[in-house]
Amino acid sequence: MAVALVGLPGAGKSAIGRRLAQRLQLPFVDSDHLIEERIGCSIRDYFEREGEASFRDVEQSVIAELAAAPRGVVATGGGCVLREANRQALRAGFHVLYLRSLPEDLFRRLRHDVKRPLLQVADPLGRLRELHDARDPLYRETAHETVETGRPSISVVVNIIVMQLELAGVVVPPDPGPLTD
Ligand SMILES: Nc1ncnc2c1ncn2[C@@H]1O[C@H](COP(=O)(O)OP(=O)(O)OP(=O)(O)O)[C@@H](O)[C@H]1O
Ligand SMILES: O=C(O)C1=C[C@@H](O)[C@@H](O)[C@H](O)C1
Ligand SMILES: [Mg+2]
Repeated sequence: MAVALVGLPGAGKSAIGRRLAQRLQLPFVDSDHLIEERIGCSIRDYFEREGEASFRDVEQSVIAELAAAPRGVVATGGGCVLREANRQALRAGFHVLYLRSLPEDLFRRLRHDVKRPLLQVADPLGRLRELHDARDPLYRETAHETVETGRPSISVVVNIIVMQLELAGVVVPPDPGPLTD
């Protein structure tokens, strides 16, 4: 069983993915971290030096490798759905969940963040609104299910995901053992 998380920056792919993997006792992989290992610097520095198109090429090769041997819980980069090849590879290899938060909730979370290159602009909330409008259909197209992550806490979201995965038959609940009463 392999689960991939897609969604906008700050939707919780990394934070929720790590907790979900612990809960399901599965390995956790963050594709942004794999990319940083490969490029040997931070994504922010790479964006500045090489540009976004070059970053997207590295991202596509990492997604292709992960989807060729799907396992565990994978947190993807927020922009990976921009390429059709990534959308298809993720959907074919993983049970994909769209972690959906509204731009206003993301802005509240990320307003002091300096690591996300696409948000280092004069009007980050406006930028998040643009990203939401452009990408919401792509996340929906890629994902098998959507989970709202704007308001509930991380632990509530993890509980909801585990329930959804059990209902969808993607994870099997633990054996309750012999009944005693
Ligand atoms: N449901 C939530 N409730 C409260 N805080 C959250 C929630 N989800 C994420 N956060 C917090 O918001 C911040 C951003 O989350 P996270 O890094 O997991 O986003 P991401 O989706 O991985 O973003 P990116 O695409 O940029 O990697 C973190 O500090 C995280 O702890
Ligand atoms: O939303 C995006 O396009 C990005 C999100 C991050 O996860 C990183 O993959 C990178 O900063 C680009
Ligand atoms: Mg992340």
